[in-house]
Amino acid sequence: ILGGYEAKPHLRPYMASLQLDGQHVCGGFLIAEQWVLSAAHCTEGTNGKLFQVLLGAHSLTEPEPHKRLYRVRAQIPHPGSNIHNNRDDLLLLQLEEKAELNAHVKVLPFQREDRDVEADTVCEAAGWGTVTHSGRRPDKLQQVERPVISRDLCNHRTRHDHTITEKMMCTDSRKKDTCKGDSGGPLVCNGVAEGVVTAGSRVCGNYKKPAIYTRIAPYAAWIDGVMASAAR
Ligand SMILES: NCc1cccc(Nc2n[nH]c3ncnc(Nc4cccc(O)c4)c23)c1
Repeated sequence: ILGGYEAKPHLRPYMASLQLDGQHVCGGFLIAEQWVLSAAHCTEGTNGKLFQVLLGAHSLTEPEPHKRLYRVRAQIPHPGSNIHNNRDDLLLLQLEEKAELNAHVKVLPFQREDRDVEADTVCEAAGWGTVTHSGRRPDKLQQVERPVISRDLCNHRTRHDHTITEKMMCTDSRKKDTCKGDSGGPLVCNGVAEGVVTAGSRVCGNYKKPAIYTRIAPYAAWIDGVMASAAR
């Protein structure tokens, strides 16, 4: 997160850190007791290794009472996701067991009504992604408020030039923005997850390249289907 600030500890008890060998790779969030939603692009370069999912954390390194690392039983990328574009950039992770829910570990509801969030709505992004252009990584969860911008503005020739589909949304990226390692985290508007951070052009903090999110509502049926079919 560029231009943001340290989140109040455990006020975002749905936040997940997707880790490999103890290293934060991507964000994610708890959508059900045994399920985390993230971004398919997060699996790039992991050559098939499964993530571990850290829940209940504020600091990535310090011991905290409700912090717990969960093993993953299955990682299910959206069938339409691919490395060449940002379309369908969603990843479902089934935890080895149900997460122990408490004040620090909670499910975040996601938007099921497929309607665009109005432009200028101020939403929040949070994550343990880089906090400087030089790539400094924070130990504690960061957050930033960002206004939604219209798809027409985001699709302008000088911005993302007509690559933003109706299954994506954008926020202004002037100075304050999501960045490397924030992918997979939720865009929360009025307490509901409306989008999932996708890297897009990977540019951070440049108003010419607004932040892009995969809208969740269009994928509600896919998400429900995967969770139902894996339930046992
Ligand atoms: N703001 C959109 C957004 C959301 C999520 C991730 C991203 N960026 C990135 N995702 N993956 C990346 N691998 C390498 N570099 C990256 N961006 C980067 C790194 C240092 C300085 C800088 O200005 C930009 C990214 C960008």
